[in-house]
Amino acid sequence: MVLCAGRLLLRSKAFRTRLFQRQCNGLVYSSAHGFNPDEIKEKLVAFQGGSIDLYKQDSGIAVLTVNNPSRMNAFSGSMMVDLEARVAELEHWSDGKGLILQGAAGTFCSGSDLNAVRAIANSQDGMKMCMFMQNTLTRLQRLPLISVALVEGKALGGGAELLTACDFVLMVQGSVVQFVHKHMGLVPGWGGAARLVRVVGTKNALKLLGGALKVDAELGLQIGLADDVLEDAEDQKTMQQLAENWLNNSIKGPPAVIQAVKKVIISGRELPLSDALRTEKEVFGTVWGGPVNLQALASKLKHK
Ligand SMILES: CC[C@H](C(=O)O)C(=O)SCCNC(=O)CCNC(=O)[C@H](O)C(C)(C)COP(=O)(O)OP(=O)(O)OC[C@H]1O[C@@H](n2cnc3c(N)ncnc32)[C@H](O)[C@@H]1OP(=O)(O)O
Repeated sequence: MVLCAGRLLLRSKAFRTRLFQRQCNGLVYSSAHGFNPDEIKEKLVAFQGGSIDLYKQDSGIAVLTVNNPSRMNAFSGSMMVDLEARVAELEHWSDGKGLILQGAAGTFCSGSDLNAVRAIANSQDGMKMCMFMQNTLTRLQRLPLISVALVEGKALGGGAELLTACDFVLMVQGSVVQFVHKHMGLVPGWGGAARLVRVVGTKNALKLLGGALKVDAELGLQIGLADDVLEDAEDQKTMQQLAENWLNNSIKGPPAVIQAVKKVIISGRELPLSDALRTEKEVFGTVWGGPVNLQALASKLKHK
């Protein structure tokens, strides 16, 4: 009887919808896991410095900048809290299609601010910070926007983890990605290991973490960590424009369609096949017979 009720629950549409929402928009950790975000946020905001800047453009591409140049864009506690707020804002951006994640002043991000890290170097606070950042980076990865990390200069520690939460990675000539965790007596905690394995495979991930290898643009391309290499243009505006041009190949079209594309890809990656197929059907239902679809049907298209 209990088994039967369980099966019914699994099959119910409401359950599947909740599952999809939890897996695609929801949090990895909630009160069900004994996690109270407000508690760690209160500690994190005590470590001030830098900012996470969000600039939403009419083109439908937003630019998110990790901005703490005097510390090579290290993440202060307040920046961790800022990042969550910016991601929440992007979750509700109905006109959005793409996202560029970059660091200020020609370098990507040097990980956690070591001053903040030293102050919370106990296991309990470390785990709470880790849960908070995993939640935020999972939400970043699941945004219905196609995202690209523009890596200039150095991406170290948490900075290397950060770029794995983007759909694509563009490495600028001369840039280096390094999971330095081993040298700190650590492993990644912001979800960087779990995501890295899915991007470069188990063996490459073991080499990168076990050897704390310095990944330059060439090696990045070879192992699939980087999707393309950009020449260094020496000024941030031009680099950003190059990244926008690159991203434009994947985001031409109306936001509703591009967001639908990202949603079916997320569900395909994250859900078991049957759930992914059902989700694909649900998302398909949001675009089928919609204005863009009807316009295309009326226009006698030729896909030459
Ligand atoms: C391990 C995982 C963990 C997590 O997941 O939470 C982390 O991410 S811990 C942080 C891991 N990152 C580091 O250990 C980076 C350490 N820094 C460096 O290796 C270098 O500073 C480098 C390579 C980023 C830049 O070297 P460069 O010679 O070009 O510049 P400076 O060393 O003079 O750096 C300028 C200025 O920035 C400060 N800085 C750099 N990184 C951090 C950081 N992560 N936290 C705090 N401050 C940082 C550095 O101390 C200099 O400050 P100054 O006051 O001028 O001495």
